Amino acid sequence: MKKPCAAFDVRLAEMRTIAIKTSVTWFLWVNMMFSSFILGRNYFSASQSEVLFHHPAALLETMMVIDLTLSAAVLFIMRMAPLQNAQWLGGLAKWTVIGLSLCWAGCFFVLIVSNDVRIIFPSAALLLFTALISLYFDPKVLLSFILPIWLTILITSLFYRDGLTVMNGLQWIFLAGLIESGRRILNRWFMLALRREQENADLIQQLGLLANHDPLTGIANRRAFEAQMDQAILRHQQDGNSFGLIMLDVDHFKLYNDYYGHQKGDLCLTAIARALESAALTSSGIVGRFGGEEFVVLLPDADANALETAAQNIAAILQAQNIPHAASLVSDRVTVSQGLALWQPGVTARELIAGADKALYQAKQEGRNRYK
Ligand SMILES: Nc1nc2c(ncn2[C@@H]2O[C@H](COP(=O)(O)OP(=O)(O)OP(=O)(O)O)[C@@H](O)[C@H]2O)c(=O)[nH]1
Repeated sequence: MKKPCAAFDVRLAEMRTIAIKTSVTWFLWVNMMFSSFILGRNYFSASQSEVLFHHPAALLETMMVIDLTLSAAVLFIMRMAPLQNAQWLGGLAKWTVIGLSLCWAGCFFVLIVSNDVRIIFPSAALLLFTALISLYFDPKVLLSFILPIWLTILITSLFYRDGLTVMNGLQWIFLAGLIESGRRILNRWFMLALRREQENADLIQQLGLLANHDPLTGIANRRAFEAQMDQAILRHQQDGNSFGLIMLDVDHFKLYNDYYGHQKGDLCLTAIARALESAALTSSGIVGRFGGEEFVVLLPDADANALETAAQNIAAILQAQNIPHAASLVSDRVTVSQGLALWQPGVTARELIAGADKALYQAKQEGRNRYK
């Protein structure tokens, strides 16, 4: 299946870690129940001597006690961990699965060499299916649990009993096939859910870009710029610093469009946006398109001097860009008129914009290609 984007692999690894931390809790409880059952069966068996030889019995009990203790200890650690989303918890869960698998492999080894074979298939099958339910989303971890048990049972049966019968062999191959086909089906649903989640996240990101950016120039649109300005006001109200706003209008842009065509007009607006971005860069300014051929620049922590310097900088960068404007009435190059306004505590966003707009109008009235 095709993956939607490169970030998908990162998300997949993340989700597997989250999933293993969640489902391993149930798996540990199941392990505790199973090992208690085997331990209990070993103790209370009516005819122990028939069932188990002495040494293997001790080995079996040791394995089950380790299984029980490990499960309980990891459950406790996972419950008590201060950061439930810590990366090491995922690692702990994976290593615990391997540890439990080795305990169970040891347990089945003992049961086979003791010739206590009746419970092997039902208990192993149940155990492997509980592993499938808990770990289907991570093939490596699932395999690290299944493989040691499955191989131990097969190989030990081959050497310690009368040999593996064809029926036994088929039984174990059938079980492996069932688990693998089940894993594939469950994993398909897991991947599908993850893909849908990734697509939704991409869609939300795209919507965010569309909602906040001007599609022509890529800079903030009016909505996003106003939101940034509100945030700047809140921030500066706390620190008491002033900040600046520059409102710019391209001089005789209608004539530019008429002379060069609308497409060239679009390129010109994009070039102006780039010029404003590079001018704002030094002062961590925010650039936005306010409408048509009107732009705005917000300069955090700027005083009157910094504001004037920024306006001069913008004019200088535009001059260096040297975009011809043969139809302009003020220059043979593209120029802008700029209105400057300084925010001080108590000034609202509306008042600040009105101030910059008024100054821009004045700059135009006085002949354009200047700042006021
Ligand atoms: N190419 C292009 N033109 C645009 C876009 N948005 C607005 N315009 C044009 O910008 C022009 C603005 O014209 P006016 O408001 O008369 O302003 P002006 O010609 O620059 O005159 P002054 O501002 O007084 O110097 C109009 O011709 C609009 O069509 C755009 O996205 N692309």
